[in-house]
Amino acid sequence: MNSRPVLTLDDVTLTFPDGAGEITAVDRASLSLDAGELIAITGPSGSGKSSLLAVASTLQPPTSGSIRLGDRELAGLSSREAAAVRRNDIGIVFQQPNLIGSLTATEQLMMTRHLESPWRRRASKAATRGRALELFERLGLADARDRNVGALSGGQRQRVNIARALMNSPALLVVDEPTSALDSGRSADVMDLLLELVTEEKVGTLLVTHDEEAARRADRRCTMVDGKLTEDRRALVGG
Ligand SMILES: Nc1ncnc2c1ncn2[C@@H]1O[C@H](COP(=O)(O)OP(=O)(O)OP(=O)(O)O)[C@@H](O)[C@H]1O
Repeated sequence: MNSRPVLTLDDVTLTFPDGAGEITAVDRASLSLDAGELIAITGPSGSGKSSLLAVASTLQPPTSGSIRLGDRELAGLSSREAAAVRRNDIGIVFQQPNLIGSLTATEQLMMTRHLESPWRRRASKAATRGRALELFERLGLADARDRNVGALSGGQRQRVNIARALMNSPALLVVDEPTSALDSGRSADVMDLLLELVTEEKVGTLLVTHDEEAARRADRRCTMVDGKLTEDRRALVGG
């Protein structure tokens, strides 16, 4: 049975001005990500991986090409519309958790609800709290949930960040080098939890990583070089 793609990139290009010329950060990339599928993207520094995630998650409009989330075209959205899509349907995890240190971990997650306009709120306060507790439990953060985020370790903060990205049960999760700021032991723990959780939650995930072990565990692997995205042949043959 074929599942419908959650994300489809068609011939996506992103250029940045560079002096008199321009830099092509993403060069005609195409990709189809199924619901619940995990695609790992590797490639050298400066090859365009973060730019690809920025475009796929509506943070950066593409210069040309099409990006569909389910059936919805994202390429021409206004910044306000794009922000609404991110709030409702896309989870984002970057290398450095961008959390508010003076909030407790629970308050940080409850904020995902306050960011919604009152008439758009889909979940009750109790349901939001229940979802936060469920994710904390799953991520081994139950004891940390009432502590201020600023007092947590780097690994705990990144787990809060992952929980926040999953709060709204997004269709798409984009994850950029989630463990590169952590030491190797913590890094392996956080990556394990992330991979288990995205499988359980059946969220389509694009994961940029240098972690070979994590990339091996993905359903499919792609490589980016000079802005060009290619799928790993072994994955195609084995698939
Ligand atoms: N906002 C920007 N303005 C101008 N150039 C940019 C911008 N963002 C990225 N670039 C350029 O686009 C190219 C791709 O960068 P990008 O950060 O996407 O690569 P990357 O593969 O994620 O690198 P790394 O692994 O080091 O994070 C680089 O040449 C970079 O300098």
